[in-house]
Amino acid sequence: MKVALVVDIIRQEEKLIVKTLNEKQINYDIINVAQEPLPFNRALGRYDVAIIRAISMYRSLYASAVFESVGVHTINSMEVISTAGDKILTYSKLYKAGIPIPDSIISMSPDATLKAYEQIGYPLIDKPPIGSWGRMVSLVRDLFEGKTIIEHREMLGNSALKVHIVQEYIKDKNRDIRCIVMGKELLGCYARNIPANEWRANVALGGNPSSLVVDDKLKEIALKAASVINGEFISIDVLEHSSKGYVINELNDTPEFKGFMLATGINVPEKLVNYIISNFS
Ligand SMILES: Nc1ncnc2c1ncn2[C@@H]1O[C@H](COP(=O)(O)OP(=O)(O)OP(=O)(O)O)[C@@H](O)[C@H]1O
Repeated sequence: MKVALVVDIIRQEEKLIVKTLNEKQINYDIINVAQEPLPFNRALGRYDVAIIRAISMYRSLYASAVFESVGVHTINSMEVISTAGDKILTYSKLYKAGIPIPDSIISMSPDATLKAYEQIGYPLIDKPPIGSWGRMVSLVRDLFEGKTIIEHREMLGNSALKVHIVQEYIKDKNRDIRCIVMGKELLGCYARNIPANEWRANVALGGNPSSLVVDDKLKEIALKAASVINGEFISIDVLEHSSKGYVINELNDTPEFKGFMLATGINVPEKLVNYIISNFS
């Protein structure tokens, strides 16, 4: 079996994947798409599996597209990346499947956004459909703050960033939950507690990881959310709502798992490599 590990930068996570591939004596190449071009060429079909780990969503999406063109199995597939990489496309599939999401209104102009603010009511969350690490996810407390956010977003070059997901602010538990699903298995979940000087729980913003007892409802919603988008290796961001219970905030097709490993003790790269060995060798 031959594996391609597709990256654009090597983080702690990718180092751990490489270490596990070495330990399990898997034949692999690291393909850095920030350095190397990717040809549409049958020779690329020498790989059985491509693990897609580029940080940039577009690099991941287009790399999986090229690998899939020659029959390589990609984790995740371009279909999964194109859905999970966009929060509106993700919400569309979740909502259709009856999976709870935060009350959300999509607006595509400044005027429509002001109407959406009024309909949701303050305080509210405004976020663009693409992006990660909490960037541009905004807590809007009143109309003046809202107008500022709208103005700033109108100045950005990318059209997707001018689209607003206006949604209810869910702050009941002061934490969010992150779960990881591999294939049909829920690997586990942990809580990210919101630090004192923040309202977001991202570990990159200081959110600190802690362990969590996974109940049946959480297990069910996490597995269902991953399967609705056909995710193979997916992290699921869950918020706790006072009346609706668990709601899915977003799905991520290139899971970061440093915080997850710290909180749960579960060896994610080992699970990933074992999954690949048992399904594709
Ligand atoms: N509707 C909401 N109510 C309360 N908190 C929210 C809401 N939406 C987002 N947040 C907070 O902001 C953080 C970042 O939001 P979100 O996950 O939507 O953005 P992201 O940029 O995709 O982040 P990530 O790096 O986690 O993928 C969440 O982890 C959560 O703590």
